[in-house]
Amino acid sequence: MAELAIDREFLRHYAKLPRPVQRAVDAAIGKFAEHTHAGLHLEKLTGARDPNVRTIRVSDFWRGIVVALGGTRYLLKDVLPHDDANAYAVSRIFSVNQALGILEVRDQEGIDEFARALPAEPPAEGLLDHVPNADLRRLGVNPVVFPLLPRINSDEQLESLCQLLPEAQRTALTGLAAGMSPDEVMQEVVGQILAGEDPGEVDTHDLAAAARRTPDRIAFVSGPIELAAILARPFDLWRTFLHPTQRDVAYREVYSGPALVTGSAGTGKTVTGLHRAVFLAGRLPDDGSKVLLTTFTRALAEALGRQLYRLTDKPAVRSRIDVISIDKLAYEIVARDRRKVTVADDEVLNPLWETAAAAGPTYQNRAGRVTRFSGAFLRREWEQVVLAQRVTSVDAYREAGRAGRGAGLRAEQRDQVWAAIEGVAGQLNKRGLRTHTQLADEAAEIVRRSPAPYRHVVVDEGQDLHPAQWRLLRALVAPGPNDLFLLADPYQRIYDNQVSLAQLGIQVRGRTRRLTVNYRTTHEILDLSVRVLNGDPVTGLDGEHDTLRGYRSVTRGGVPEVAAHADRNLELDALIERVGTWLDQGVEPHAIGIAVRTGNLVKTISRTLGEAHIDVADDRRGADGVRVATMHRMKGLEFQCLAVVGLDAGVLPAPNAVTSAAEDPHAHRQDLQRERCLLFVALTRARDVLYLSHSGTPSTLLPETPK
Ligand SMILES: Nc1ncnc2c1ncn2[C@@H]1O[C@H](COP(=O)(O)OP(=O)(O)OP(=O)(O)O)[C@@H](O)[C@H]1O
Repeated sequence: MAELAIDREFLRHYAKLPRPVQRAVDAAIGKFAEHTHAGLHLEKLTGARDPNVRTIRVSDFWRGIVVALGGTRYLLKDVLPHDDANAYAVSRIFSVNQALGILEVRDQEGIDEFARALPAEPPAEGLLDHVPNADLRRLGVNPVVFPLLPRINSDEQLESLCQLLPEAQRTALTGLAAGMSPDEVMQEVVGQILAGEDPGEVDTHDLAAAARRTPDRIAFVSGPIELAAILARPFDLWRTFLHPTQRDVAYREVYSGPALVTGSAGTGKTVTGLHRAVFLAGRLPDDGSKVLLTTFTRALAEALGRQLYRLTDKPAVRSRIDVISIDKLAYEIVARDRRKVTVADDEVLNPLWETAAAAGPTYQNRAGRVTRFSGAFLRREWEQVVLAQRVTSVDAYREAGRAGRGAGLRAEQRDQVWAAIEGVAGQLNKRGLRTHTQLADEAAEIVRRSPAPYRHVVVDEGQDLHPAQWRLLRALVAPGPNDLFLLADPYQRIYDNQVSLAQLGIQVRGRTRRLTVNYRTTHEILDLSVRVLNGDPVTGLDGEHDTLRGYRSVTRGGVPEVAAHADRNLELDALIERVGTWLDQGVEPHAIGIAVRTGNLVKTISRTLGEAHIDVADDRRGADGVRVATMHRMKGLEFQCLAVVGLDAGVLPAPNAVTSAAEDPHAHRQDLQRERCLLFVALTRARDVLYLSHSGTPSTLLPETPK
């Protein structure tokens, strides 16, 4: 069988093809890959500038671009409409960058045309006259462009040339033109393109070796099974690739202690974390030690497990990574220790807190009225102050810090609040019930009694973890090199937990890295999403203000549509029509998501879709289909087409999730910010298409969209 490598461009275009065309591509590749004389199926085009570039017929309208890498090794470069494919195949030349050793492609036809369009007479002063050819060569600029450079004297001309060249050469030439020294450019190119790896001696004739040195764009497929698995879920294909910055972060040999990777939505934190887990597991000594890969919820942990499965096919590596949500892990540790554990869910907890509030403490609000503390307030006080700081007595509670909890409490109020909290905690205890936070606390205590069970711990979605969960994570791995690898985005904090890692004994100073390129969402969708966050600074887990500086998308697409409707029925009709159109266009049902603010709307929409004979995903029944979920449950997921609906004034911000400004202006601001983050999380789940709608007055959190 032919040995196949897949290029990122191929995957990107393949993922967007209608399903029947995808099937035709699968068939063409399958036949080609299995054939012992693979070359027979490939067509060389007359006039092609590069003899290694071939095309393969997919259908009357589509052709694949294949590059012969030597022997029976081939690169699936792209799949394009027939005419575009032919134009591509005759114009491009693949070569090995003599300095970096990576496989590159340039538009040679474009370069020839560019050369013809330049004025015949060289200008008095060229833009790059100050750079000797030896330096250009050292930076990997291909000698074919050397004769053109003295004839370029404007940024526009250089820009036109650069568009025809591979990324590394573009970076080098634009850096030099901007006045950087060759050494500075070298650092940038090596840092960005190679992530600091030295290719050593480069054989510029060995295309296959060069392809293997280009892991951010090209992946070799181990065999037909892996190929079929990749093509079956084109939506997930990107996970195989890392940008050099991500690679640098994920494959660093040693972090001397806990490392924190931040980056806003879609910057590849999860992917980077997965690669790190695989990297660490692959280097474990043969003594039964393990890596823990954990995240916020069970659904996210399951998604991580599936991605891990796709990332590595080595059973020895897979079996040494435990993938489990932090709640489940805490539960299992406690259950192993004392067998019977019953978790208190909201159905049990909410009435307890409401009863405690109804009988409980009062305070005078800013308008001078005497008001009761709400059940939600008491519950948060318990979780955010009492459990967070492990407060166990009224004396300790009187002294406890309440930073971030809004207006202060007087001494007698603290005593009353404590009495209410103690009452609820006592009832839970009597009934043998535990919350997940309590279980995390207890699990940390249990783990501390024995040697730490993990060699390395990788944590995704860290921004929403509770201090008790952090204490558990700290206890699960002995302090030392490569102990904790943490991934978090403070802009996606959608629960109440405000944590300072340093205060929990997790020092990340000097070991934080930020990812800035969003690979999921188009520029247009990202622009709208970022405008939802009103620019207020947020504090990260390291206690520093986070920033969105440099946060950007690499793809372009359509402008998100916002549809206004007179009432909910009309809004739902329009939604059904929209989802139907996506399905007709060949979008897979599981690649369509619908996010809403409330559980009730989830039910209504699921029912309405069912009535329209559209399958809805149901994890409990294991049913595949369109995913309808609350914005909270959308965290960590992504969809090719996403609808975020029910964005009405009375629904978002959710009235019961926001403290009134009269009660506590500080808490009010915090709550509003959380609702903004929630909408941000929801919108950034979209890859290509985002559709928004509301009935009646739109939510105040919805930014204006360009007409
Ligand atoms: N270097 C890359 N090249 C192309 N696609 C990438 C790259 N890195 C990540 N992606 C893709 O971008 C999308 C987002 O990645 P990922 O889920 O890891 O981001 P994230 O930072 O964890 O996002 P979020 O915080 O929003 O959940 C995924 O589809 C992923 O496969």
